[in-house]
Amino acid sequence: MSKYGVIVMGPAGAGKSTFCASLITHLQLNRRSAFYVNLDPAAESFEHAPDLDIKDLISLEDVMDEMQLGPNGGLIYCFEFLMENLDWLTESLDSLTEEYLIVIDMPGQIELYTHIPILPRLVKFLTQPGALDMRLCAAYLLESTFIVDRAKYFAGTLSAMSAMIMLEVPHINILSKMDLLKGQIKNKEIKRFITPDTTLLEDDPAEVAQRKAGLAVEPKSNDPKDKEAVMSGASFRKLNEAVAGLIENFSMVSFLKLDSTSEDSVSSILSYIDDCIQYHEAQEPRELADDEVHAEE
Ligand SMILES: Nc1nc2c(ncn2[C@@H]2O[C@H](COP(=O)(O)OP(=O)(O)OP(=O)(O)O)[C@@H](O)[C@H]2O)c(=O)[nH]1
Ligand SMILES: [Mg+2]
Repeated sequence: MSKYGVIVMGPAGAGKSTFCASLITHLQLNRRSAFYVNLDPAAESFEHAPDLDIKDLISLEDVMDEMQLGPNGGLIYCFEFLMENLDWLTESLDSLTEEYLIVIDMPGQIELYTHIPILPRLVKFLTQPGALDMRLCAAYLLESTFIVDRAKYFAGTLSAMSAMIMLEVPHINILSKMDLLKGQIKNKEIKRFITPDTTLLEDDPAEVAQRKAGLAVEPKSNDPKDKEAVMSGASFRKLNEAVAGLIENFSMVSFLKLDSTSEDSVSSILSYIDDCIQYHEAQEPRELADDEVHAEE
C-alpha cells in the first residue's frame, strides 16, 4: 500500500512549521487524515503536537553536550543518527493507510539541503518501492520578502533549484508570507518574481539606490569583512547575473504564492501537492458523514 506525503523544506525562518500547522488545520477541517512528523530536533513549540518527533529518538542538547558540537554540527549528527535508525520511521509510518497525508517538517539549516547527501538518502528511503513506498512531494519555501533584495532572491532560488535537482521527487517551490508584501509591492510587480529571469536585475532597487548615492561600482576593498564593499559594485553584479542566468537557463524554478494565514491560499497549495502525488486517484470513495449529507441537501 502506497503512502502519501509532503516534505517541507527551506531556509531558517521561511515559515515551514507555520505552513505545516496551517496545512494540518486545513486537512482536519476537511475531514482528511494528517500525520505530522517533526524532524527538527531544535523545534520546541508546536501548534499541533507531532505524531512523530525526532526528539523522541535523539536529543540535540545531549548531542551538543556529549559530542561538544555547536547547533549545526549537532543537527547533522542527529540526522546521521536518524539515518542509522530508520526503523524508527518505518515502525511509525508503516501502518498508515493511503488516506493519510504525512506532513514532514524539516529544520532550516541550509547545510542539510546543499552540503551533505543526507536528504537524498532520506527521500530515497521514504519513497523506496516495496518498503514505505511513499508518494512524496517536496515543498521548498522561500520568504517572499527576499524579493526586495535581488541578490538574496536569486541566492534563495538557487538553493531551491539545488534541492530540486538533488531530490528527484515531484517538487513545488513556494514564496511564503505573501501577506507581508500587501500594500508594499504591486501585484503586477510580484508576478515578475514567480518565474525568475535575468531582467529582474535590471531594476534592482539596491543598485539603483547605490548609483543615486554615487557609491562605488567596484568594491573598494577585497576584505570579506568589508561586507558593504563586497556586496556591491560591478563584480557583485556580475556574480548575480551569472547566478540569475544559470537559473534562467535551467528554467526549472517557478513559485507558488503562500499566505499561511489564509485558508484559501493553503487550500490552493494543498491542491498542487495532491496533484503532484496523485493523492485523489488512490482514494476509495467514502461515505458522507451525517452533517455533510445535510449540507448537500
Ligand atoms: N506574516 C506571516 N508570518 C509568517 C507566515 N508564516 C510564518 N510566519 C512567521 O515567521 C516566523 C518563522 O516561522 P516558522 O514557521 O517558525 O518558520 P520555520 O521555517 O519553521 O523556521 P525554522 O524551523 O526555525 O527554520 C514566525 O514568527 C511565524 O509566525 C505567514 O504566512 N505570514
Ligand atoms: Mg520550523
